[in-house]
Amino acid sequence: MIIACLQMTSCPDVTQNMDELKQQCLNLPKERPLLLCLPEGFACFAGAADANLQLASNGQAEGIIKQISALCQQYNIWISAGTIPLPASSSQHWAASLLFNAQGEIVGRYHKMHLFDVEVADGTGQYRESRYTAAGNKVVVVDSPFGKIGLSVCYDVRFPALYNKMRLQGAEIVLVPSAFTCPTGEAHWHTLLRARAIENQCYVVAAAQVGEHGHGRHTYGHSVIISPWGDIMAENKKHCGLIYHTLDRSMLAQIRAKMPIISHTKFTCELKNEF
Ligand SMILES: O=C(O)CNC(=O)[C@H](CS)NC(=O)CCC(=O)C(=O)O
Repeated sequence: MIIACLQMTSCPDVTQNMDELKQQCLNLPKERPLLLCLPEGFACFAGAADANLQLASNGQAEGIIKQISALCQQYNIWISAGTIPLPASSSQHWAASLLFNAQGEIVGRYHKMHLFDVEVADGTGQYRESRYTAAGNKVVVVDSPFGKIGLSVCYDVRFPALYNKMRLQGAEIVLVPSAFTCPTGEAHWHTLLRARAIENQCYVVAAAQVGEHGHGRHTYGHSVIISPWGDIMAENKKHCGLIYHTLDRSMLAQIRAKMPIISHTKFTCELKNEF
């Protein structure tokens, strides 16, 4: 069982990004089952403020889904499709993270819960993700040949209760497709991801955007695959392209058996009422 992460410098042009993805699929290793993880905004990034809303409402998102589904069948792989904007209302979209099986069927759908309304000293200044994005309200854990997979996106990684909840729902692998800013990435990226892996005894797989995307948008990169012990098993610091790791499920089982934190914890976590 092998997990691959594709690091990308996506631009606003969907065709160009999808061509890059198809090109990279030619480099995949031969082992199966294989899960390919794509970053947040892989199909369209750094466009106009409402570019994702347009994608969601003009039918282009369906075209992206069809192409991902075809790649799954062509290569006999599972794909975690970072985020694709899907319609929530006429004025907002979900940042939807879809999981496809090797038959190209959608077997998991998660909507990013925590939206990045944050001031960052990176030249962009203010991020207001909630302007066009609706916040999800459902924790999603999906069964797969790789183990139980919990879905999350980028800024979610700062909210440990979500991951505790996933663990309680059986998660063994947690996906965090991302497009971190450079200053917050330098300060927090590895620490946040390693903490989620250690405290939940899960693999953490974070496919990221990297570099300069145009329109003043820069991202931190550093896609990582982290073991349930918190070790970084594979990392792609600054380049576009693939990293891999072969899952060791017996190691995961041993860590959980030797340090049974789920039976030791005094806490359960609940969603806020208004959700
Ligand atoms: O807008 C898009 O097209 C794709 N989405 C993003 O880039 C999102 C929302 S602006 N970025 C983050 O969540 C960064 C989080 C972050 O950097 C942190 O938590 O420090």
